[in-house]
Amino acid sequence: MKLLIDAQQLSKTFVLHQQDGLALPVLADVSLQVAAGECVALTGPSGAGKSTLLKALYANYLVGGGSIRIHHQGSWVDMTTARPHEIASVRRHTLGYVSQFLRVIPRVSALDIVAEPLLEWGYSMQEAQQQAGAWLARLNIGERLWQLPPATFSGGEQQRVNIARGMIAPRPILLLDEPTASLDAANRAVVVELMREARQRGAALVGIFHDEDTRTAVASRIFDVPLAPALCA
Ligand SMILES: Nc1ncnc2c1ncn2[C@@H]1O[C@H](COP(=O)(O)OP(=O)(O)OP(=O)(O)O)[C@@H](O)[C@H]1O
Repeated sequence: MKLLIDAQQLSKTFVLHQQDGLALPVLADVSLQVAAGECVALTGPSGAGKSTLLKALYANYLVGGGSIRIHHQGSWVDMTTARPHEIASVRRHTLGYVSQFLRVIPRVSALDIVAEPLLEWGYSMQEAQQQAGAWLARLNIGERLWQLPPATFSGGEQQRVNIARGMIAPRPILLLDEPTASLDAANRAVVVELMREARQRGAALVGIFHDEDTRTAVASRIFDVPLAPALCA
């Protein structure tokens, strides 16, 4: 199987400056490899560091030690040492991130928010909007909402717009932080199907799925995030 993520010996300690510099070790010596077509579900008790690991893989958090190699356009990029423009390129073309919450941009319509990643890939406006419409329709966002900015959408509607935006460009790797958290059963089923389709096209998925049915339906492997030693009772 073709390896797409190779993270080795990651460590991350938060330093709480407002608490006299208290050090909170969260990740200690965590290694994770993920191949094309896999879906790895991160598990572990609340506070174990699942979101922290996901954000570290996306280079949103700096790590204290270790390496995060991402297979990007035929070579490996270490996200822990990559320059900002390399990180931006990896994110645009290779590494997608579906967060729990949509970052709403004032006055930008749902259709344009979803179409944007395809415009960045060089698609024409017409093609990008056509595909964006298809994604919104698949995720049961009624056409009457497409031209509206999602600021006033319900939590579940915003999450579905976010999923469409995060998945519309078929990037080789997808990181998903509770993508089905605010969804009803019917929409959860659609998102499970979309994640399965991503695996079938050879994408590597890493996600946090608190809902056990979703995890069972989509994950090919469980990765239990180990508690950092200082947090062990
Ligand atoms: N930005 C931050 N600054 C300081 N501490 C943080 C920060 N982010 C996370 N932490 C701490 O790191 C630990 C791990 O948090 P994280 O959100 O990764 O856990 P989790 O396993 O995803 O938990 P949950 O299942 O409850 O979402 C927690 O103790 C949290 O308080």
